Amino acid sequence: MIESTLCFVLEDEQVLLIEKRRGLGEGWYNGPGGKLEDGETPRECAVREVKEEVGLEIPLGSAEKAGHLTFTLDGEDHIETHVFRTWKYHGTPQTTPEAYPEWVAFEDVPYDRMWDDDQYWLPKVLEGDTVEATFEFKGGEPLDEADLVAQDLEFGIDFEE
Ligand SMILES: CNc1ncnc2c1ncn2[C@@H]1O[C@H](COP(=O)(O)OP(=O)(O)OP(=O)(O)O)[C@@H](O)[C@H]1O
Repeated sequence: MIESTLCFVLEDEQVLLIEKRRGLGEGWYNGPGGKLEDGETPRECAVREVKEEVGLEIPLGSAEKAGHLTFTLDGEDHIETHVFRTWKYHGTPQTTPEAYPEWVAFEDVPYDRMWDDDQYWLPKVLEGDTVEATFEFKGGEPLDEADLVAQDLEFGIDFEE
């Protein structure tokens, strides 16, 4: 299964989203994130991806685990995503070849321009809750053209770290 991360930087009821410029989910909004590299922990990956995609430095210890999502495609485990959030960063968001960054008020998050599953868990993560969830997609690769057909979510998870 592919292991990946998402990292939401929060400030004053706003979240830093990216409009993804290439790869999986191109054209959609999401948090910065991507696939784990060899030998990397999920937290290290989240911090690296924020730096690569929007140019912000996140102190490693400040990224708190807020979610664990499993995405299946046609009945097979496909991607697992570790979700982090942080209120600490250094720098100013930069456009990169991967992403256009944008600060968005919590109430203006554009769920109609995001992955279908985001509307079910991201509002709770923005509120400070934690989530463990599985989302079932059907329709073959690529995943961003498949349909979300079922979901199972549990909130208030204690991620022991
Ligand atoms: C199915 N429902 C989903 N809902 C919300 N987020 C999802 C997602 N499925 C994947 N994601 C995230 O999307 C990013 C893919 O990006 P990423 O790994 O960078 O893909 P990309 O093909 O661009 O690869 P490289 O940049 O070459 O690694 C990565 O953060 C991953 O967690």
